[in-house]
Amino acid sequence: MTSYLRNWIYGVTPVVQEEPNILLNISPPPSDHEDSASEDGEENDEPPAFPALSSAQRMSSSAQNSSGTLGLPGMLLDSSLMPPPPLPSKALRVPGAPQPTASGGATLQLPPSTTKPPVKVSKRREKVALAPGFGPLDWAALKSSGADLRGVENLLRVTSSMLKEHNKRDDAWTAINGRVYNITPYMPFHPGGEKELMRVAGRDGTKLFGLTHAWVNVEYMLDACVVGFLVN
Ligand code: HEM
Repeated sequence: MTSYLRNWIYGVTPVVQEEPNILLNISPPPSDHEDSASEDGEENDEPPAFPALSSAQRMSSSAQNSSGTLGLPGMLLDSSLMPPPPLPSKALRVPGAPQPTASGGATLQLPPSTTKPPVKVSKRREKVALAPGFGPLDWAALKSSGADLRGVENLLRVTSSMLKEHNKRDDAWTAINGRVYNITPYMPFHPGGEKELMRVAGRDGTKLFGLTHAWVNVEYMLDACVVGFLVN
């Protein structure tokens, strides 16, 4: 057809070139696969072989076939597989991580770091029930009432020995952060109770106060009770 067209267009007879002989490795499909339905009219649902029986893939695999079976893909034997990784040694186990037991399961043991019993708090911090009329609002009202809660005319320079003398329930002074307070009027208002407040009577109570409730604003709570300043 091509040479006829060339002849017709150019009017010359071309040099006849031999077409390259392409060998297609196509084997004829099996006769029973020729039609979608077999001759007796029954439907054939058998899928075609994949890869094709004559494919290069099959040829190459059959060449390296370890089992020696021609035409079938090579089977991997145990000897040709990569060996499994070694079991982790005991030294590598993380403390606290669930360890496999003899039965194969993991224990629910607590990690060693948390197996210590919690530190017992020996003393319970309890709020005392304040008598009626001695709540925080009552104390605020008393402070602003103008009543004398200091018991002194002028602010004093208080020495440690002076402070020691005021250690009775009806005459109690304490020093907190360098300020000296008359704590007697506050006794029935103290949410922690009179007994606890008496622990700092006649001495510097800065440390105990801070350890107990550093968040309490003592400068504001007892501003009407200031007696003076602690001196050495
Ligand atoms: C000297 C000045 C003090 C003032 C103005 C003061 C004031 C207060 C206040 C306002 C509270 C209530 C705190 C809250 O509800 O969060 C409180 C509670 C308490 N205070 Fe004091 N306090 C003083 C000293 C002390 C001292 C020396 C102790 C002895 C350890 C003490 C023991 C307690 C306790 C056990 C409570 C109750 C428990 C708590 O609230 O956590 N307080 N105090």
